[in-house]
Amino acid sequence: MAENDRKLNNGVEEETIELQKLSLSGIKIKSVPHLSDYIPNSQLKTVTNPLASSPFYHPTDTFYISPSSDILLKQVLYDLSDPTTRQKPAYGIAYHRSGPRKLIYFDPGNVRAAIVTCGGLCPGMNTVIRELVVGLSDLYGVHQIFGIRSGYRGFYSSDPMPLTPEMVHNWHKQGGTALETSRGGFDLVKIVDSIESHGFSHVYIVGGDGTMRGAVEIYNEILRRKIPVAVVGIPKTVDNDVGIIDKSFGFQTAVETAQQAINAAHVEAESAVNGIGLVKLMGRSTGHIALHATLSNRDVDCCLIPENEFFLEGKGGLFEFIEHKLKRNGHAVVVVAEGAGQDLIPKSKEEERRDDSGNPVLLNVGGWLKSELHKWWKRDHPGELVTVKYIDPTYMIRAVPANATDNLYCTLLAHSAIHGAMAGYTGFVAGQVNGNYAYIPVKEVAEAKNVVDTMDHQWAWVRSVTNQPDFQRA
Ligand SMILES: Nc1ncnc2c1ncn2[C@@H]1O[C@H](COP(=O)(O)OP(=O)(O)O)[C@@H](O)[C@H]1O
Ligand SMILES: O=P(O)(O)OC[C@H]1O[C@](O)(COP(=O)(O)O)[C@@H](O)[C@@H]1O
Ligand SMILES: [Mg+2]
Repeated sequence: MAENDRKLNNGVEEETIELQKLSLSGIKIKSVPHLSDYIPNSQLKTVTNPLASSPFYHPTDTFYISPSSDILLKQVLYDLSDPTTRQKPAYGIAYHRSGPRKLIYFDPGNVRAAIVTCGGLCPGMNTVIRELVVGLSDLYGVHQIFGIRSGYRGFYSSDPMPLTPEMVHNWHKQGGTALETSRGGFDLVKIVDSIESHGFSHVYIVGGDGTMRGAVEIYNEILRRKIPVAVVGIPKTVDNDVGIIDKSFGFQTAVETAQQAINAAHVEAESAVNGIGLVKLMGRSTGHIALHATLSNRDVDCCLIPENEFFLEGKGGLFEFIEHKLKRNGHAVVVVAEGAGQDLIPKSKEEERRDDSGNPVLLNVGGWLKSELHKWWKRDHPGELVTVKYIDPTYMIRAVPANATDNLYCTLLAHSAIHGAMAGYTGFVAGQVNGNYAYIPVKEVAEAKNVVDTMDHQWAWVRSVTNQPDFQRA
């Protein structure tokens, strides 16, 4: 009996060691830049993390995060010898785990921190600002904190706004960004000149994919000038189109807020003869909001996203499907992401507009679809009633305060960002990876796009919930 136990124990131990060997051999750790990479040691002073003497924390050795602690991007165990394994390149990638380090590379009394928000709104931007200010002040005793007004242009077009914990106390309860935001206005030299002349040592940049591309340039220029400034990105995107991270803050709030529009569309559709409820949701080039709102609602009959082209007429098209739904249920609810169907909408050259950041200004797929649905029904079912109620809650889903979950998420992101900057990391993004918090090189985040994988089970799930066609022409 004892012999068997030992064998069993030994067996488990051996297996564990094998697994460790397996995973370690294939793991690629993506390091983030550090000030010590380009500033001579003689000019960098390390000090003990002030959390060590904070009356609110009781740091033990395990409280601090070791610089060699990493987070796997994908936690999936697979058997390499199984030919059916769909091995993706992302498996085996790891990022530094975020959190307080024992030694920090800034004397908190000398830190001057700048915070800027760029791009479109997203629920939680004010929470991030609030938590950066309160976190810098309460955790590290940093008191020189400034807000940059109106996005990147604010670095050179207005004076920094001093921020205090008292001032930002209630900001997490408000939607939008109290610092204001804008598109365009990215002037690298002017921005970095301003960072240098104001003596900022931390620059916290809250924004989406465009903003992160700007942050890469700022980091590169700071590196070229060899100035000791930590450049930190906090990804913001209501569309959830930024890659690597699990999801963007504010995304869940947006999905939740979208339910009101879908529910209203459903009620309107149900209460009419041949009622069609049509809701347009944000998503310039990705359909995450539409997809998640559909999956969580269950009254949606069809979800149209930019990643899955659709067509209107003929076998397997949208009209055929809607007709079938109207015949069966008497009503239908359609959710369309704003970036869907752009190639189907007739447009003139002048309509191919771009915003100040260079993003394409989209045509109104909701308005177009409403009119096409009407025309089709009148043509194919003359004399029969139809009602199309179109709801466009676009700005309502992003101009709201973050919900409780997103507020907490924003707090953890802001604290991660602060710990990373204090530890001397730079050119990084604080983000959630696989449920943990990690530091990711900003260059990678700026390049990675998160699109809906229509070959994955999630899109199959949408199709099984709605029974909508795959819109592949026979
Ligand atoms: N490739 C780029 N290089 C430098 N700055 C950029 C780049 N793309 C966008 N920006 C700047 O980033 C800011 C926000 O970009 P935008 O695309 O509007 O929003 P988001 O960051 O939310 O995607 C703008 O000030 C814009 O000028
Ligand atoms: O009307 P605006 O403010 O330019 O923004 C519209 C766009 O902003 C978004 O909400 C998100 O854009 P960002 O890339 O700025 O996060 C898109 O869904 C939408 O197309
Ligand atoms: Mg963007």
